[in-house]
Amino acid sequence: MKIAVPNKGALSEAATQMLREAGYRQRSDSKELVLTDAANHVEFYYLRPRDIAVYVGEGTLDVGITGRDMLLDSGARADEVLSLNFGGTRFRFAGPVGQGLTVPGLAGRRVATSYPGLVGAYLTQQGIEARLIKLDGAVESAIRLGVADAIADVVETGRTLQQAGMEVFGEPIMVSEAILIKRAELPEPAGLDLLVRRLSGVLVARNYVMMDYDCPSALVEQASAVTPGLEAPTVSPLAKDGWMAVRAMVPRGQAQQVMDDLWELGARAILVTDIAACRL
Ligand SMILES: Nc1ncnc2c1ncn2[C@@H]1O[C@H](COP(=O)(O)OP(=O)(O)OP(=O)(O)O)[C@@H](O)[C@H]1O
Ligand SMILES: O=P(O)(O)OC[C@H]1O[C@H](OP(=O)(O)OP(=O)(O)O)[C@H](O)[C@@H]1O
Ligand SMILES: [Mg+2]
Repeated sequence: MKIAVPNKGALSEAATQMLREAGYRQRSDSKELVLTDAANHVEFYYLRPRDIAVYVGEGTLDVGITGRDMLLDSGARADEVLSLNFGGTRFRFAGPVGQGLTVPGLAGRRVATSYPGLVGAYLTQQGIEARLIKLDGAVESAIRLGVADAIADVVETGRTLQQAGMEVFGEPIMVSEAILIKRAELPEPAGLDLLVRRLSGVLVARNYVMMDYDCPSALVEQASAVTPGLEAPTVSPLAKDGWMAVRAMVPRGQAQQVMDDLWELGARAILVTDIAACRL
């Protein structure tokens, strides 16, 4: 299987890191453009995220990691297989602070963007005719430099907009994150199942912790409601009369609250451990 990975930019490091955690070899030199992982029967191609949808859409590469916004912008014949829970952004309109621009107000005006496919489709869908000015980057400067009246761009923290004296307006055009894509319409590439299982395993290991605790037998039912796990908690007898040992996966972000709730209920010896890897 041939897998496309962003070679630089916002998604590159996190994508490489995720593949490493999923047990794949990754390049050690950022100048390497192709890397073969013979043990896993895959080849990695390091490409610009914008181009990845094109390669996958044309069927020259089997799957790839890119941004959802870039997939949509490219119009490539590729489908989203799995969202990867990093590279989260919003795609927004923005204009100079205090001008009170609105989306309907863009009719007949100039909108600068590096994503003309995405923005054009959105404006058409909204029934608004505006002139798109295609720029490669640093779009935030377009208004000050007089080539546009508004911009549409990726916003993560909003710091770039703030620095440029701009504010967002209108609803988000889209919510994006890094995704795994495959070619549309063609048969599924061999090995995709395995890749998806491995990446899903990384997502679960990142997002969940394992929680163990001791619980009076009479309270196991109530405690199980606090820690239902994915299917059901594992409950086994403790070598102490009237007590059980309970084990369940818990969303990482809820772990502290769940521990407090269990303690209140009467559970003791509550332990949290990381999950290094898993197949569910
Ligand atoms: N802070 C961020 N800034 C820009 N894009 C981000 C950010 N975080 C995640 N992304 C996502 O990364 C993708 C854009 O990647 P990248 O910035 O590498 O592309 P590019 O702008 O074409 O390349 P470059 O900036 O190197 O010219 C989009 O899918 C975008 O949503
Ligand atoms: O909301 P923020 O956290 O400030 O991030 C968003 C900014 O980052 C991206 O630019 P990038 O660094 O990719 O440069 P580019 O404009 O040249 O693509 C994007 O185009 C915005 O300018
Ligand atoms: Mg960029």
